[in-house]
Amino acid sequence: MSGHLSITGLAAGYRGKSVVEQFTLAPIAPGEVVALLGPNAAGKTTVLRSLAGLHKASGSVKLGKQELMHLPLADHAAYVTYMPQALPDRVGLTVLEAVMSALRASIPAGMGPDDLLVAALDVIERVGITHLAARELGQLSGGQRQLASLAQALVRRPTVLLLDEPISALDLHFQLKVMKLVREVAAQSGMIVIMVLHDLTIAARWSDRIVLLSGGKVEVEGSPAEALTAERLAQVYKVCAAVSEGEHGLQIAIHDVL
Ligand SMILES: Nc1ncnc2c1ncn2[C@@H]1O[C@H](COP(=O)(O)OP(=O)(O)OP(=O)(O)O)[C@@H](O)[C@H]1O
Repeated sequence: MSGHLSITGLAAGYRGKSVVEQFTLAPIAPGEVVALLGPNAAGKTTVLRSLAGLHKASGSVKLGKQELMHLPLADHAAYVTYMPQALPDRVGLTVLEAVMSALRASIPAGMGPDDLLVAALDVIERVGITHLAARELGQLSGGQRQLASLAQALVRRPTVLLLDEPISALDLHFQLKVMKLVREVAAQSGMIVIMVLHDLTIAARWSDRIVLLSGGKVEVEGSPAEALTAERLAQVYKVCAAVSEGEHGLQIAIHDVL
């Protein structure tokens, strides 16, 4: 299935307490990369989990003409993959086994056992962890496990990929490598990506659209230059920042807290 992702009036909370209200975005086109930003506790993870069908929410989430809300979880998971903030459990599976088991959960039609192995090895290579394929997840560092987790998400080739802080444990090299890879996969396959990030400069450089969430509500959505102004950063993050256009996108320097 393809088509735009349309999110309208999404609302969610915990034990009757509202956390996310009236979350509505302009339709997201195939291949578009959206960064969801905002302070701690703004509701970013709640939005992603709601979009993934893992948290009870109201509103409408349509992929093309297909309404995803209230689909049985298995059907929902055929379209949407969620990579959680928490790293994969320290289980005894090797990286290759973990990636293959993620793929087995949603085997595309016509794929045989050899194809599964080729697809898993291909993603592992693209993520840059071929040297870790035979290592057990439990023996990996935090950053290595985060890369394995990303490979598990990418191998499923979802229509919509939701990434919750996918680079939080990575060094500078892998932060950029992952952002480039995600953009490349989105452009090549038409996959829609929504990812929660905290690094504003990386978000500005590698996403098409910024959505800034504050107190559970969309403060602004737009291009990085439209959304990330010094005034808005002061208002939402309570920081004093200087924002300028640079050769590689927006340059954002945080000078102080307010
Ligand atoms: N399981 C839960 N039970 C009750 N309240 C919760 C639960 N999970 C999150 N919350 C509350 O919902 C609000 C939003 O949390 P959420 O995790 O969505 O924020 P976030 O923007 O992803 O934050 P962060 O950047 O710190 O990860 C917070 O006030 C949090 O305390």
